Amino acid sequence: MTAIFQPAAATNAQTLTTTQVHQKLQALLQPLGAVADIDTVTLPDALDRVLAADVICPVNVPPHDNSAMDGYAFAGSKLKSVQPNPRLTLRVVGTALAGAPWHGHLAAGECVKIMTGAVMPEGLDTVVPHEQVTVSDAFVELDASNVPAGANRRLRGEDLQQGSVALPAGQRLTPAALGLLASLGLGQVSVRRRLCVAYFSTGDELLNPGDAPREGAIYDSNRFSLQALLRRMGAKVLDLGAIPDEPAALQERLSQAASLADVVLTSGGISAGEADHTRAMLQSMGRVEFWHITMRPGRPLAVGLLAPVAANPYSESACSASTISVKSSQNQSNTPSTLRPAVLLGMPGNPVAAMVSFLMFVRPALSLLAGERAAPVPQLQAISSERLRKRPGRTEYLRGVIELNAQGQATVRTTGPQGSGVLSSMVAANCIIVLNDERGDVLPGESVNVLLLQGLI
Ligand SMILES: Nc1nc2c(c(=O)[nH]1)N[C@H]1C(S)=C(S)[C@@H](COP(=O)(O)OP(=O)(O)OC[C@H]3O[C@@H](n4cnc5c(N)ncnc54)[C@H](O)[C@@H]3O)O[C@H]1N2
Ligand code: MOO
Repeated sequence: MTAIFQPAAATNAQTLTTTQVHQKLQALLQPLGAVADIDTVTLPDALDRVLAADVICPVNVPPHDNSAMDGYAFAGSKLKSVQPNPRLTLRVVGTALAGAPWHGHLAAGECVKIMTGAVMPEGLDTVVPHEQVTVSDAFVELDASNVPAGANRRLRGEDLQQGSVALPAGQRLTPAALGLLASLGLGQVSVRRRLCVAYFSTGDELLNPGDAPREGAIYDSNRFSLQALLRRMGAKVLDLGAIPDEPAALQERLSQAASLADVVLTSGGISAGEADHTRAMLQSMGRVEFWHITMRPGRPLAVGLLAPVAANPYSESACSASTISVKSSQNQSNTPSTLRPAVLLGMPGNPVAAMVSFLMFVRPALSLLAGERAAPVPQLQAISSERLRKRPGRTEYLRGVIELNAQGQATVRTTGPQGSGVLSSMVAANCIIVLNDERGDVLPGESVNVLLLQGLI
């Protein structure tokens, strides 16, 4: 296609390493700060949202010392000191159930039958599971040497202590985090509003699902893979379809996108070309840079800030409603929301290149703008089970499958053809093999870095 996005000849693009790209993105986005509007949502609606403020524990979890096993509760610490014989016989004088505590008093040599989760009766600190006792009438016999004092007791506040920070601002709310909030008795939570991302594909050759095939045309896959990646990140996605390779169409769609969203994500049209008029047009809309990155796939990337459009509402409604309303914001970010430019991230058209660019650069960028405190995706090491050809001087990302061999070592193999348009080998992958700039060929048995894709794609 004609590279409608490209400002001028390819030589105008800066060549950057992946590290430089991360630094430049950070420098560009940090001053914008995260989206500031705050929503209060119920827990079911809070999945994948980003906490707006620290959550302080209103109660202890668990709220009381309780049993971790079904069995018999006794005063293990006291009994041990008076009972040198490890064989103990205890009289059962009551039953404590989860939700129905036992409130009696015990004499020496007595115990209480107790169920998992039941409050530990006063003065008792140890539980012997019922599998470890012999029951006869109202007595149980056990070997106390198998049951250290304090065994099978869960302490009040051992998970969460009243007054402490349960979850910090910036935490992305995962299913486990939602469970933790629920364990504190919280029914709703303050989260930052979702990042609103407008997406469109570019290319004369693109067909929509259901369109009749025609010569030279292909179905637009990026629109679906990239939008799904955006949704995986908890973003509100505004689908602006696909545009043909015409600067006027690009200008019109970019303006529309910038007036609706925090971020404009595009695919295609950024590799090479000589369209100076496009450069002038883009410069009039804001500041856009074109980068050649020493990586494969994902070499070209366009990044910029599109001048703020007065009508930009930066609101949830922009991404969901058919009518767009301007929402006033409690602005806490570095830049007033009405003046915030929209961030433009132009992905390469090749489907795997677009996904890899997304994972490496768009993901952390969106994370920052969403106000998330996110650790970088960790890289593990695995033994390559095959020879990998690698040209020093660029970072290569290969689609791989990591698995454990018979010796329990992590090994990795590629998933097949690695062309940047081959989506089937992306689907088959459970990891990305990362071969850094300086690395040359990899021999079988050598260690390589891998990045697990679980939960990312
Ligand atoms: N002379 C040069 N040619 C190319 C260069 C270069 O530096 N010099 N870079 C190559 C690399 S690397 C990539 S990646 C691509 C990126 O090019 P563009 O971002 O301009 O993308 P297009 O040319 O529009 O498309 C590339 C390829 O991907 C297909 N495509 C585009 N959009 C979609 C979509 N939404 N769904 C599915 N497939 C899509 C398109 O048909 C092309 O086959 O440029 C190389 N060329
Ligand atoms: O680097 Mo392009 O990004 O593969 O095909």
